[in-house]
Amino acid sequence: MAADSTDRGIRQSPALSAARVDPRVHLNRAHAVVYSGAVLALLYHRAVSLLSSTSLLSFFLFLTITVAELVLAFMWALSQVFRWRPLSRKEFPERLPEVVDPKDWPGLDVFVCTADPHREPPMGLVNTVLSAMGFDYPAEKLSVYVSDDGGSQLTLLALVEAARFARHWLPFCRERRLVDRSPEAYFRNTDRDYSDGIKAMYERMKEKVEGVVERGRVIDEDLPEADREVFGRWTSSFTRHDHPSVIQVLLESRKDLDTTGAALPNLVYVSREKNRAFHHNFKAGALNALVRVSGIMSNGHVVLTLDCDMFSNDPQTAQRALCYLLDPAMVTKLAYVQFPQRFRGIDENDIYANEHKRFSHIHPTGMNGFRGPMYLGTGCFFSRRALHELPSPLCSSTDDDDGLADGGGSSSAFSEEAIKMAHEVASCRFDHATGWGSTMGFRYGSIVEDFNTGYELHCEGWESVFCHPQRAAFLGEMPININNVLNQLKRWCVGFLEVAFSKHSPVVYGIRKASLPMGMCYSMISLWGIWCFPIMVYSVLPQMALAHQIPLFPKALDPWFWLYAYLFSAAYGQELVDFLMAGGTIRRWWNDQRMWMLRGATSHLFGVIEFSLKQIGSPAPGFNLTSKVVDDQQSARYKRGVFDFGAESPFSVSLGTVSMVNLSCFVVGLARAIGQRDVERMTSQLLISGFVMANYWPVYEAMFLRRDSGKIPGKIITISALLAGALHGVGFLVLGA
Ligand SMILES: O=c1ccn([C@@H]2O[C@H](COP(=O)(O)OP(=O)(O)O[C@H]3O[C@H](CO)[C@@H](O)[C@H](O)[C@H]3O)[C@@H](O)[C@H]2O)c(=O)[nH]1
Ligand SMILES: [Mn+2]
Repeated sequence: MAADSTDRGIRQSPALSAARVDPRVHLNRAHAVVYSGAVLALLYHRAVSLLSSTSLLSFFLFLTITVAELVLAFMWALSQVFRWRPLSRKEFPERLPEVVDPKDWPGLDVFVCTADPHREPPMGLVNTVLSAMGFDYPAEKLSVYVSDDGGSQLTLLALVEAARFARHWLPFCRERRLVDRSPEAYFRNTDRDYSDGIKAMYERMKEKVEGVVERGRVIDEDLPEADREVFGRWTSSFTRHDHPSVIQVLLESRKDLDTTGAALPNLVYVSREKNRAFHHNFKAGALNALVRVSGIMSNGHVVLTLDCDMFSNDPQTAQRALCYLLDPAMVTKLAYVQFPQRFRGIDENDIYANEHKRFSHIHPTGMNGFRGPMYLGTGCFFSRRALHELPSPLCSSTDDDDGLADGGGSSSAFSEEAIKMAHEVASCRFDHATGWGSTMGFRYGSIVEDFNTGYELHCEGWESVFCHPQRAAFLGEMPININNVLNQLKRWCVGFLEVAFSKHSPVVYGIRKASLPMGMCYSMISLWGIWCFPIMVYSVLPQMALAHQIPLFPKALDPWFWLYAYLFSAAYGQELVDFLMAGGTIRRWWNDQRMWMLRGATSHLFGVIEFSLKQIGSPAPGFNLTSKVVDDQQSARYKRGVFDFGAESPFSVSLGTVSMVNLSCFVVGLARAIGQRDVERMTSQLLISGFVMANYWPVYEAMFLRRDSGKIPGKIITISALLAGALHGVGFLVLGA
């Protein structure tokens, strides 16, 4: 393969990307300075009140609220990193073929993870796989590997069908130059009538796969003779937690041709070995098995990770990523190019803040081309090198292992020996007690393997780029009922805290190893859970004090009152500007703020509790899969912008309790203040309580005004009322005196 190595690699021609400084940078910095001054003034004011407090009770009340404000100030300071040096880049994928000959492009191995055919419908996986096979990329350099952590023959059957359909689908896309290469998306978006041809073929496949999934097992009649053998490996002792590795090559580029005689990409099914004696490390374990298996087979120098529901929405995406991965100025240190997680069918108001919660992890405005984004678990192109070694200058392009250009798949790639070896490296023993998960591959030790892996790579000196094109590169499914949304967030909170309190804590190790700004970003996210403290304090304490007419804030129109007013409105205002600049709407911004407050009382609070319990040895749920099954009633509600509480969940109890405390305190507090003819003294707390209630409006609606099945169940309302009553009892004992 070393043959023509002299003319491979990069010619010094047009730049593949260009940098740009955000014109708002000076404004941001000026704002940060003024705001810091205000924060310091606030802390001074709090310190004075603390020192001059007249009773133990008021001392403790002021102390609690001051600590809450310290946490807010700390998180605010960390978040300034993003705004201090807002550099962005733009890439030019159209120039790529001019700069690097497509025959010199690196091999691209796409990893698609799935784990349960009942929570992750196989047809979703099929669409993701077909969309990735449909990349505008030389077929012999493209391989798709599916990791099936559910070890399910239903998933394999779906892929057997997908492989057959791909022979028709890929030429169909190519000839018509389609942009939608997920068949589901294409047929949804087109008005053309293909009812007798390709569409009928797709519908037949879909019907068959869904039928088999419903039946729950594969029978011989489902399969042509040639495909039956591999299904024989599902013996009676085969369970999802205990089974040997199963690897099946479904398409091999060198042999399999589409209906027009052109080569197809490789398609490989992998279900790594499972054995109860070994921890399988969830998705990180699955990805590492794929790194090893693909390393033996096609060994593409670029690896794309995808979740089963994240289909490609633009066939040019790989080229876009190559604009960075092949840039001579970046290549030595660039570990990955991350695309944002965007969602199919997201409502324009995004009531659950599904989209923004991911953006804000990486950048408030989701700026294109900014350096140093976190790894988000999906839609991310890695340089394979980063998964094996430390960053180092590459040898010159005369070296065949230069990490850039690779044919992807030599003639022995799919030989019998190779496949035998692949089975071995997919075993638990191969993974156990080795460098995998600690110095190599995707990192173990946290259920947010993505965050943890990106972080460790950054600590090793690797860099990353965020790529956020106008047209979404990938689209996925998102949870559309509040319980699933909050469960997912809770999992993240727990995982982040696992990193925060690991021996590589960002607060110490990260700031030392990566850079100060990078360490600050990772600290902020890893401590995400502690938001629950200030949010809970602000959602309950001023209100309880209000009911008993104890002022905790300066009275209305006092000069200090204006300081609070400024801090509050500037914080919300800056978020609003970020939203509008990123193309959002006021409505979306409000929904995002609202979710932030609701999360404080739910996912963050429960995440912190769960993490703490785990520290003292109580069993924790681990990686709870987010369901991708679409419920029609739920999506109808979602489209109308109505919250779906439905399930009897502890999250709703928490929300119910806080909402009742606010309502009752507001009513009692207002009545008393009017009675005492001194509303001014309590104005701040009335405003806070009113603001919290405005945020909780969907909760009140779901408790008292709705009749549909998405309302909060009566049982939850009763429990909440009892808890709110108990809180008032405590409040009466402590504050009533
Ligand atoms: O033991 C497991 C558990 C999960 N998965 C796969 O991991 C992916 C993500 O799972 P999902 O339930 O969809 O999680 P989300 O909450 O949507 O995931 C976000 O957060 C995760 C970390 O918590 C990241 O891994 C994901 O990429 C990111 O989209 C799916 O493809 C699963 O099939 C496995 O392969 N093995
Ligand atoms: Mn997901």
